[in-house]
Amino acid sequence: MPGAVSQFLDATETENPDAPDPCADATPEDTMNGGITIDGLTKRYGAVTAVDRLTFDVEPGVVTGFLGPNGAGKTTTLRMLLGLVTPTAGRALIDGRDYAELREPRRVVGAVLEATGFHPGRRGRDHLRILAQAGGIPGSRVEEVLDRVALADAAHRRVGGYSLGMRQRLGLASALLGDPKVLILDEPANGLDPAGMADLRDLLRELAGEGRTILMSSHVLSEVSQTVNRVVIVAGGTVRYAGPLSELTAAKGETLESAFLRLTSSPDNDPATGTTTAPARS
Ligand SMILES: Nc1ncnc2c1ncn2[C@@H]1O[C@H](COP(=O)(O)OP(=O)(O)OP(=O)(O)O)[C@@H](O)[C@H]1O
Repeated sequence: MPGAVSQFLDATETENPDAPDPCADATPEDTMNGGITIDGLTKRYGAVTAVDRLTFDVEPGVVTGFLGPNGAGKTTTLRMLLGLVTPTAGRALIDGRDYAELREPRRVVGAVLEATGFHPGRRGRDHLRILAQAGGIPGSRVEEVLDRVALADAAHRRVGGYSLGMRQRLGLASALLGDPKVLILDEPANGLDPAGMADLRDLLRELAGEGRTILMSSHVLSEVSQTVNRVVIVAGGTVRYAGPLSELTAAKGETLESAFLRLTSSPDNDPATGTTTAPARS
């Protein structure tokens, strides 16, 4: 699913009535490590099990790709991590806490989930200014993040006239406003042209190099293989592989794409059959 901002969540998107007050005063979380822990995470919608006992960790300082076929449960997992969907069972923790327990969520987590959250008549810069103001973030951050995502030249234009790639950049800029330790990105490469992909790759590596935790879902495997250090592959709501990309591809001398197809389509690797060899926790 392509993305915009969830760091500044629209209350209508959440099914969790206990989501934190985004305007609440908070204490800086200087000591946080920013790792993500997914532990036995399960979500059922009636007869549909969207996410089935997922368990994996995401480390700070590297870019982790979150991969899976359509309907694999990626978005549902990311939404549970962000407190937008309540798990049926298990936990999705950021720095050891539920999202709702984070004292300063906007400065801890930046996220890009959906491409529909922008007011089309609003200029890109104004969109960021409003978010910064609502979040108690200094206005000077607006120009910093515009520069960082290479959107400064288009910041005076109305968002309704933006291309998908430009909206992706604006979503990323919005997520970066609070200078968060953790970035959760749903399909950030969707709609980007080759230059945009290269920019995104450089930016994500740079952000990871600053010690941030980056979890990004993507269907663009060629791009993922050039960007991420680790991968978590899910299918049918279960983890098929979680670990370093290099180990996945080296094991059988295959590309990420062929490993992905093998892990997500072969019944021999279906955890439901009990024959998976993939480590559940990275
Ligand atoms: N609100 C909901 N109500 C019922 N079923 C849902 C709901 N949200 C997700 N699902 C189902 O859960 C499963 C996982 O969906 P999810 O959107 O998490 O997958 P995904 O991996 O993000 O897929 P895609 O790559 O297509 O975006 C799908 O079968 C989907 O239909």
